[in-house]
Amino acid sequence: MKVQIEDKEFSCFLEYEKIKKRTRLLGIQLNVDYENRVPVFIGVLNGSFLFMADLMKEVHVTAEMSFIKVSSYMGQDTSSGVVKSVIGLDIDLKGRDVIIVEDIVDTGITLSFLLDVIKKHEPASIAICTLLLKPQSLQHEIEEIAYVGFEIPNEFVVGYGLDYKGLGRNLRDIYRFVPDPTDT
Ligand SMILES: O=P(O)(O)OC[C@H]1O[C@H](OP(=O)(O)OP(=O)(O)O)[C@H](O)[C@@H]1O
Ligand SMILES: Nc1nc2[nH]cnc2c(=O)[nH]1
Repeated sequence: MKVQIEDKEFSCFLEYEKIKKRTRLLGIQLNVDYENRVPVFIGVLNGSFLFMADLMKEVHVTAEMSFIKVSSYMGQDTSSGVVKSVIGLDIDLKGRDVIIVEDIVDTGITLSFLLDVIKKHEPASIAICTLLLKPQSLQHEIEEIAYVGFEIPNEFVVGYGLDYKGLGRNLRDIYRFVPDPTDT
């Protein structure tokens, strides 16, 4: 199946049923690993909202949940020009077992920034649970990536929380961009 979003066409890549099955397995793994602990799950908005909701239904250990947002804007006083900040980190994480929930890890830039921020709060442990990982695109070694739904090729994907130009987050399945072979 294909979908058109603005100027681009996407073809179906991961059906929701497959995502659900994999999410169930991730939940089982988390239930074993965090038995007798009370972890804090932190979903990274916007993209993680659907995955976080489905994942939490599979997690049966006592847990806290929260959401944060990493915002990027153009600063005038940095060499790269891009400044990131974290919004909504309002739980005391000192001594806690933190699990960051992401929809996708691509270059790893967002996560490595976020890890630096969260480590300053001195949690007991930090693990990352991401639905999608693009191993060929990673620019940072991130040893905290412990739970991965699917490793995917270096292609732009949309749906199930992920957007293209702000659209497509509400698609039930995940789609990938199919470049037009006639485009140069
Ligand atoms: O590994 P990276 O290359 O840093 O990319 C991954 C980040 O990109 C997406 O967020 P985005 O900044 O697009 O915001 P959104 O979640 O609101 O769509 C995604 O949710 C990750 O947080
Ligand atoms: N929608 C979307 N956002 C991303 N952020 C980093 N990689 C991606 C991707 O493939 N799709």
